[in-house]
Parts: sequence; C-alpha cells; structure tokens
Amino acid sequence: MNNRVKELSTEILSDNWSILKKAIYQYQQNDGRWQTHVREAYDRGNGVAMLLYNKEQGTVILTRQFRLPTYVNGNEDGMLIEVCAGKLDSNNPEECAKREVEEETGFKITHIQKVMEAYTSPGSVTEMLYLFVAEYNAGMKVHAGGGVAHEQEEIEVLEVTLEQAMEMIVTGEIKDAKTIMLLQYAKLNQLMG
Ligand SMILES: Nc1nc2c(ncn2[C@@H]2O[C@H](COP(=O)(O)OP(=O)(O)O[C@H]3O[C@H](CO)[C@@H](O)[C@H](O)[C@@H]3O)[C@@H](O)[C@H]2O)c(=O)[nH]1
Ligand SMILES: [Mg+2]
Repeated sequence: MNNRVKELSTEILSDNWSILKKAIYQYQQNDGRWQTHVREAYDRGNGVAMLLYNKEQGTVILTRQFRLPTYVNGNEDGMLIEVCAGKLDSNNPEECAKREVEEETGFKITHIQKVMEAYTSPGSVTEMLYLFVAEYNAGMKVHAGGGVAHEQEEIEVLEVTLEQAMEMIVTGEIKDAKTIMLLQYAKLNQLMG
C-alpha cells in the first residue's frame, strides 16, 4: 500500500503469450501535488534461476540458447549464455528450480540454497526472480539435458571453471544479468572454498 498512489486503473493492451497492461494513476510528488502517470507493465510472471557449482572441480554449469529479444537488440547470432532458469509455474520456487535444472541440464539436484530475490527490469517488466545456488557432481547426471522438445527448447549445457566464467563477463561473452549476479555471488562468497 502506498498512500501516494490513488485511482489506479489498468487496461490490457495485449494478452497473447503474456500480458501487457497500461496503467493510469495519480501519483503524489514530494511537493504534495498530484500528477497523472501513464505506465506500461509487461507481466510474464516470476521466475527462478540457479547456479550449479562443483567445489572440487572449481566448475559451474551454464546453458546456451537462442534468445529472440537479444537477437533483435544487437546480439549478432542471438545465442546467450545463462545460468539455468525457468518460469515460476507454482508457488514453490525451490521445487520449480529443481525441475527446471533437471529439464535443462540433466542434473537431479537435492540440496539448494536461496541466495536472493531480484526484480529484473523494474521500469517495464513485473518479473521478480528467485535466485539459487546448488552443488552438483557427475553422479547427479540423470540425462543429457537440453530442455523440453515440445516447448521448442534446444539448450546446450556448458561446464566451465568459475574463473573462466568470470573472464567471460569481462570479455562480454556473458551478458545476462542474473548470470552475472550469481557468478559474482559465487566469487564474493567463496563457494569454491
Ligand atoms: N509460443 C511462445 N513461446 C514462448 C514465448 N516466450 C517464451 N516462450 C517459450 O516458453 C518457454 C519458457 O521456458 P522456461 O525455461 O520456463 O523460461 P525461460 O524462457 O528460460 O525464462 C527464464 O529466464 C528468463 C530470462 O532471464 C526469465 O525472464 C524468466 O523469468 C525465467 O527465469 C520456452 O520454451 C520459450 O521458448 C512466446 O512469446 N511464445
Ligand atoms: Mg529456461
């Protein structure tokens, strides 16, 4: 509840894959005057993202897939390296994260640790991400990964050292915000020991 917001009304501009709404409301400025604001918000739900790491090897698991929005915004081949991530399809982020990890990477994870929540693009997108880390090892690999074929997912699974991944941020090979956040979390908190 924010007493500086009143008369909020919304109109659906698009409800195709996700919902784009236009909101009109009165917002009270610092000087007390009320202004009419018009803002659009794209609602594709919330999400989960998970960095898998192996302490002994010093490695992490990343994914690589075609991301259309990056392709139309300067990413030459549209391929993007990311931590494993998925849409939150229940109110249990932990279970959802484990399921996404298994679908996309083939690792069946047991223990996961929530590290933070983050709004990913707060001026235009409603999405909040639940970010996790979890340890993995070769024994947890139950299939090749790659995503769900009927959802047209084609996900390459990469295993690199944390040091290589940190260097890929510097070179621009990694440009995804949630991925950079989780890699930096791993480094700052010395997850590799
Ligand atoms: N038909 C159709 N399919 C779509 C559309 N947008 C996405 N999809 C499909 O919907 C599926 C969603 O897969 P998930 O693994 O659940 O989600 P994600 O796309 O990886 O999203 C995750 O990462 C995003 C990027 O950082 C996050 O924004 C999101 O919250 C989530 O964490 C994918 O197969 C994708 O191709 C669309 O407009 N139309
Ligand atoms: Mg995904």
